[in-house]
Amino acid sequence: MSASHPTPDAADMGLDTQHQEFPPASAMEPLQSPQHLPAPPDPTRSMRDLHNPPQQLADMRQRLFEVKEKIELQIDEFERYWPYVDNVWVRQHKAGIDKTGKYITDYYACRLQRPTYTPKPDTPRREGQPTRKKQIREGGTCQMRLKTIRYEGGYRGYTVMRIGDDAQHSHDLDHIDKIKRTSVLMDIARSEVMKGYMPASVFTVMNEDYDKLCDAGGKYLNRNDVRNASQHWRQERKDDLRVHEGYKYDHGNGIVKDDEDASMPRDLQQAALDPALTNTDAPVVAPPAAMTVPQEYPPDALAFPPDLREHLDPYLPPHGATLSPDGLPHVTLTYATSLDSCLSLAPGLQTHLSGLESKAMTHYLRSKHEALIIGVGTATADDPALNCRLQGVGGYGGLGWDGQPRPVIIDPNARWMITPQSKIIQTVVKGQGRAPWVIIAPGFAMDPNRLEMLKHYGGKYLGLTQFDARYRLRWEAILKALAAEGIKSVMIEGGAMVISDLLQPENSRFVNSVVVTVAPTYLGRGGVAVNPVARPDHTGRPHPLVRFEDVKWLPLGSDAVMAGRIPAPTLFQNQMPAPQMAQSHVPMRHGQEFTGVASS
Ligand SMILES: NC(=O)C1=CN([C@@H]2O[C@H](COP(=O)(O)OP(=O)(O)OC[C@H]3O[C@@H](n4cnc5c(N)ncnc54)[C@H](O)[C@@H]3O)[C@@H](O)[C@H]2O)C=CC1
Ligand SMILES: Nc1nc(O)c(N)c(N[C@@H]2O[C@H](COP(=O)(O)O)[C@@H](O)[C@H]2O)n1
Repeated sequence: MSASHPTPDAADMGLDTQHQEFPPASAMEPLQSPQHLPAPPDPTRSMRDLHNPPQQLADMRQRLFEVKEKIELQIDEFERYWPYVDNVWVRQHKAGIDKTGKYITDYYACRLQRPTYTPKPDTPRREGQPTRKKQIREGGTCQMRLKTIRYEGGYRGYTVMRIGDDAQHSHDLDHIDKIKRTSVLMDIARSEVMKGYMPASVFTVMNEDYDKLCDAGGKYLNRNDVRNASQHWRQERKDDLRVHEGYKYDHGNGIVKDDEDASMPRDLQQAALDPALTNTDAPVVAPPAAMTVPQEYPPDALAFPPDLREHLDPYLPPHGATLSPDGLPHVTLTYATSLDSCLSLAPGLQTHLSGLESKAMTHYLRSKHEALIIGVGTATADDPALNCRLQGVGGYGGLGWDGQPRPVIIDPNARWMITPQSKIIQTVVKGQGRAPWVIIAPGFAMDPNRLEMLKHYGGKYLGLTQFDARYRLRWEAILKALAAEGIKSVMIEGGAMVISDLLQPENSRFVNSVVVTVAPTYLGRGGVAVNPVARPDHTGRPHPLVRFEDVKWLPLGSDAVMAGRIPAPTLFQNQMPAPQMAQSHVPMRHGQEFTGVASS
């Protein structure tokens, strides 16, 4: 914090009590740029889009249909999946770009929101001409709407969210698949016919792997769809169309696989093996399973085997965790320690204690929590990335930011000198982690440039004004502030002051479980130690501060990992006076009233 900057209060800093992650629709300028008009047919589509579909296609279609929760995707991921659900969603006229030019919002409604289409009485037909079979299109039955927000700032991404907390479709996805085909399917059909194949042959090859066709929304695809997709092109071309290689016309059965010519043509084998040839115009049938390319991960990705996960899962927040009845998130306290209870060799010095196996375990834990808390001492000493590097999470083989926790730094005086070069920001830029939230105590001078910089990368400051008797921010207030931001599970990693504070009886009730990695090393005196203040029992005799229960030990490489829970405080522990500690170095106003959380 530069002393030359004035000390703005929450309002000056643009902090508001009701945090808004995106600009409201009213702050948006209407936008009708070419990229917001309906996408033209894509001639690059081919059978490959069916046979080598985007990962977890069926799941993603369902997620983008229901939009139960906010979905965050990288821009290329959004553009890859959206054409597989554009049979559901119809773009509305409203689209907007905010004043910063970084947020572009589009609104969509379910196809069945449009009013029912009633055909006009048929125009008179010539004699002998068959009557046209116009269908009544059902409509006006579903009120489901969503918006997509494209962010082009310090990172690039899409957020898809439904409009209305409880909104849901009045029908299922299958119903829409029955009445409307996706643009991907129509584009594949069209471009295959344009390569000179008969619509019937295209239909047969598209049905070759029916499960994949269904995953892509093509359960109800029929020959007429293929004809309709290519009708315009066929009207202008009178060339003879042919069947696909390896297929033949079988009288009475249409186009069928030619068993005598069942082997895959050599050019196709080559194309299937060579990823560089993906999306060439070569006609392609499904590659044999053995040819599928194994999933690639970034070089720093970590693997943690399923049989080891099982031992830890009982201590971790369940999938879809909810807040406790007191409105608190699940809290897991976790750190790596030496045998003499040290987290690092000296203040301000990062020390690698965990071996590769227990490091992978820590990243598994990170993947299971929505937020990851550290104190500013750790942020300053370590310049950490604070992302999850487990194979399969977003940025590491998975989609969007799935499994990436939100880093949260407790920094009451706003002294963390975060810059665009900080590892945490570099990670955000690479799409491999989320931008940090920094918890501060309003009243401290805030560098407006740092505030703007953090916002640009998708982070923010949260202002808290609830202190304990030692002028520290109250853990209950910190956790409730995060809960108010939608966080339901929190992993607390350190450093020593934070861990020691949470092991004190007045705070340990907020901790649901503890996972400690013990490394086979002594760091010696001078190390930064976890050493919560001991409390005598009610008779004044020394007493262990905490003994974990429901304990499990897991050897991992040369480390041992202990998982356990903190027992509920006993009656006498509740009565024990909190130790009189030296006043915090933070000159905060004592007894300040809680005014809630402010964020920017
Ligand atoms: N081995 C491991 O697993 C880990 C090791 N570390 C190491 O720990 C060391 C840092 O530990 P410490 O110096 O103890 O720093 P710390 O990371 O615990 O941060 C302490 C600071 O955070 C702020 N803070 C935390 N809780 C607060 C509250 N409730 N209210 C107000 N302010 C609060 C205060 O400014 C305080 O001075 C580093 O060397 C780091 O490498 C850190 C995390 C894990
Ligand atoms: N589990 C564990 N083992 C160690 O040996 C450690 N030093 C730490 N430190 C924590 O991990 C953070 C670094 O995270 P990135 O690897 O940069 O993502 C560090 O800040 C501590 O919180 N943890």
